[in-house]
Amino acid sequence: MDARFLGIAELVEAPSVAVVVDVMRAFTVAAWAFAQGAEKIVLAESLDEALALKARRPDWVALKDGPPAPGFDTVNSPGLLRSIDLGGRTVVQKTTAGTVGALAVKEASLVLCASFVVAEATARLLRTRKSDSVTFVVTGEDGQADEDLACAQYIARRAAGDGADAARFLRRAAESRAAAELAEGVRQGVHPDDVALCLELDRFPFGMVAALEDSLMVLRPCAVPSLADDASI
Ligand SMILES: O=C(O)[C@H](CS(=O)(=O)O)OP(=O)(O)O
Ligand SMILES: [Mg+2]
Repeated sequence: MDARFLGIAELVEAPSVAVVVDVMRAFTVAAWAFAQGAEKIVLAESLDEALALKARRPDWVALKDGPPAPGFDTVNSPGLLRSIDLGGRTVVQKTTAGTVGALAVKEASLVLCASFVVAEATARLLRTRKSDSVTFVVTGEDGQADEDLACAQYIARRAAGDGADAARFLRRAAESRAAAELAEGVRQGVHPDDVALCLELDRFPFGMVAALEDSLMVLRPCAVPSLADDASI
């Protein structure tokens, strides 16, 4: 498998297969939203679009990164989200990096959104699809965020069927600038457990696929194929 690792600004053409990685915290939060029962997540282009969608559908749950804000129901924190019942709800998510990365590859034929909590499920979806070429979008810090790059490299290794020492990749994420900023309170809308929750390898058994639905980019959980269907195992 040919794996490319690009920042959002480096995406010059729509890849065929894209894995958009945001460990801290958008796609850890998204996985927790599905674990809490959310039906789907609409990835909003802007804060204004998120608020407009919420105004049209007051039953939707609007979520943004940073501090709480009027009109939004919650923030981009797995530690806070895990105590909210989202059964059957639609979440609208707008963040600085993760949602922007997914929207940047909306023309790709397959878009997976990923973090460590869904790493193996994501790798297994790539293996089953037998993708020759995969573009990993490293969403944080102009493609330099080491928590995202480490996760992308780990998934790439697993997708290629190679063994990988997960501890080494998780350590890089734990030592990243994002982890330090979350721990030190530099970032806002944070629960004390957020960093630990973002470093839980394979916490969930599903992958997450984003696709255009009526001009909105919609993220849904995706069951992974059974072991019997995965020839590399
Ligand atoms: O919520 C996050 O951790 C970041 C935004 S910030 O760096 O905290 O302002 O957003 P994400 O898109 O999840 O990286
Ligand atoms: Mg991030």
